Amino acid sequence: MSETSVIEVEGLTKRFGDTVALGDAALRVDRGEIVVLLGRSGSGKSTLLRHLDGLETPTSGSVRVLGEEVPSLTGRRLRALRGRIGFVFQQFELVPSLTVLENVLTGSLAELRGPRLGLWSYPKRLKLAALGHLDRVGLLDQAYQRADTLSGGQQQRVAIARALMQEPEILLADEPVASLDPESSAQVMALIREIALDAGLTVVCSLHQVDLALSWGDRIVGLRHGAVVLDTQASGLSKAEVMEIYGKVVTSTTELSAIEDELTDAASVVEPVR
Ligand SMILES: Nc1ncnc2c1ncn2[C@@H]1O[C@H](COP(=O)(O)OP(=O)(O)OP(=O)(O)O)[C@@H](O)[C@H]1O
Repeated sequence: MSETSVIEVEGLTKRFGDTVALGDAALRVDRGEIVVLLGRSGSGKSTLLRHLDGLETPTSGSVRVLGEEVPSLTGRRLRALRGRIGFVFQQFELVPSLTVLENVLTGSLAELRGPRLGLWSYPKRLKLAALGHLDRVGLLDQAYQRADTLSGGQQQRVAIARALMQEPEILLADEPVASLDPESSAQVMALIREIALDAGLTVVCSLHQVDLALSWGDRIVGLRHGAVVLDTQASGLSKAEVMEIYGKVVTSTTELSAIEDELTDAASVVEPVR
């Protein structure tokens, strides 16, 4: 592993039965980079992200993260690596009946022993850290509300605060705004970028929205049928060039709009929430 890279994926193939989710995929990410994975539904984005956190085992190939060969890790060593990687999901994955603060505190469970029942069972140091992260994501006033009373955008910000409890070096985000309306999406993405830049976090984030990807990411990695078909800096990249990821050569603006509508429809598996 080179001195600057924190993620090195080489020749990664993953088959689920007859389905080739990833075929000889490669990715190298340097510390502090903000990378977007783009690609049609089923192109392998989630599968690639899940390999980085040891949630999938490769059929073949190498996955090195923070100097560790991920597929070879088990037990304590895998948990230790996961403690250095935050993961944010499309559906937030909060416990709806717990308060916002308790949800954030669950991000620290890796460093505590045994189950936790109620706020009193967490050390004061962690409660203060959790309140600090809630302040960072603009939700300090909601700390003692039940998580399910918040809007979708607020719930995703709670999930970000929960990930920050680990003080991660890498943040993985799997379509973090796919369930949100455009305004909340923009706010959540801006927040992730701000936090990443402040903390020097490395971010790998899958997205469906091409415009958002181009304005938000430093680098765009395009996947098609499980292979990396584009890997370039976002600045200067045109939307039409990005559309080639989707197997579309765009010759007019009208055609571009039609393709985008098709992709948005395909991506909207879940109804947007506020
Ligand atoms: N656990 C699994 N079992 C069987 N097939 C799977 C599994 N996980 C993923 N796949 C298949 O692997 C391929 C890649 O899926 P993946 O979820 O990585 O794509 P994606 O680009 O993240 O899609 P989306 O944008 O819809 O989330 C798809 O054909 C999918 O059906």
